[in-house]
Amino acid sequence: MADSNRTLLVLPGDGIGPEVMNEVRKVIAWMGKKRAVGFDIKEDAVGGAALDKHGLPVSDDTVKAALEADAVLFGSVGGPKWDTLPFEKKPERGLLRLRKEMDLFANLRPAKVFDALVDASTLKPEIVKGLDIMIIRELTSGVYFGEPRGIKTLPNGEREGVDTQRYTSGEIRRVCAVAFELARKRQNKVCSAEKANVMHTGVLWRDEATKLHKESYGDVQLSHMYADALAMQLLRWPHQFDVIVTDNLFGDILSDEASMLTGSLGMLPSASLGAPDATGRRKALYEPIHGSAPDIAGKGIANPLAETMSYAMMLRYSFDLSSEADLVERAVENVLAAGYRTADLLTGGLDDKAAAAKGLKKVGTQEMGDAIVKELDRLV
Ligand SMILES: NC(=O)c1ccc[n+]([C@@H]2O[C@H](COP(=O)([O-])OP(=O)(O)OC[C@H]3O[C@@H](n4cnc5c(N)ncnc54)[C@H](O)[C@@H]3O)[C@@H](O)[C@H]2O)c1
Ligand SMILES: CC(C)[C@H](C(=O)O)[C@@H](O)C(=O)O
Ligand SMILES: [Mg+2]
Repeated sequence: MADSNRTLLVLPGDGIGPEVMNEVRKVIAWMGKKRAVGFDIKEDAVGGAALDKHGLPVSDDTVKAALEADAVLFGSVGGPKWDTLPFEKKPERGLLRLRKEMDLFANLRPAKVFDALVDASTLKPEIVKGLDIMIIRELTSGVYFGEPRGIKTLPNGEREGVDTQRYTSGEIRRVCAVAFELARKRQNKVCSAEKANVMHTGVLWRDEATKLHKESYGDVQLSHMYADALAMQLLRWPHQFDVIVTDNLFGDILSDEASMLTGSLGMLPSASLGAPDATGRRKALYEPIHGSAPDIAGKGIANPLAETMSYAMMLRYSFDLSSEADLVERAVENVLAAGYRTADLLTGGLDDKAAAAKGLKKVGTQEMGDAIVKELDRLV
């Protein structure tokens, strides 16, 4: 059932993006039919698909539609076909432009280990069991956007590449505030990660996080860690963390690392949020943290669960539909508990026979999507 009060822009993108999005469409349809949670849906091309269509990684019209929509559901962009294009034309620029123009400064990347997947992680079960952490990545500044940047040829004929890491105090404070607020609803603990030992932006980050903490969030436990040490601690004893807040580049890397605690990169959803306006509405884009996975694209084997759980985050954060979000997450949990596994969740190169002997069912993208819908039916 469509509900013109809720507008959604769907941008499937490239590679496995459209494949995993197709499975979420089934869940969207189910929600419309069974829970009257409908959307006015617009769909558009982004990334390589948009380049092929009109020569730009995202068009002005698409950006406008994203700014107007209540939420954007995004797949993934990029692929070898477009890798050699000039920098500003690369598919990834489409996503970066959306993040910047929508001012989506807070990127929430939860890494949760489902009981059924404890053995799917490459880490020992006792290290990952019950893990539930939230990485908050600053998303609209830092080295991704700092000026100057580019590649030039020096007088001696050598080429020089430049990227600039820059942060203002306001940019640091607003993302740290999101981390403190979220921590209050969780285990009340924030670890802020930077490299204050070697970077000016790290010194500023640590100062501002500390000041903001003193001013307004004294009830929340705050610790600081160098990002390299945090990368190590995340593998050594991840349970020490609750909320981690960090900059754009460190957050990108640490969240891919954290995904392997959960069993697969195909398990991590994300919410990219702007500041609330006067009516409390935030601009928002939801996407899995993984990319277009050219190595498996078109094979029908991608894991659709990160995209599915990104949709659940959208229900929770953009539409205040917590019980529907819980329902989707429970369906994911139950389907995994029932033994359904896409190939990425079968570690150690289990073949079909070995997986079956363990009670696991190796499934493709569509079968996983169908299993989710079937489980939703069973749950209500
Ligand atoms: N948000 C995005 O759109 C996004 C994010 C990351 C990378 N990218 C782009 O994607 C392209 C490929 O990058 P990459 O290979 O470094 O990263 P990737 O995330 O696409 O893939 C890394 C590895 O993880 C596997 N993988 C990722 N998602 C999976 C899923 N849902 N199910 C099963 N396996 C999955 C892939 O098969 C691959 O082996 C590049 O063009 C890159 O810029 C886009
Ligand atoms: C595709 C790319 C721009 C993106 C990033 O680096 O932010 C991706 O790696 C991510 O994690 O969303
Ligand atoms: Mg990334």
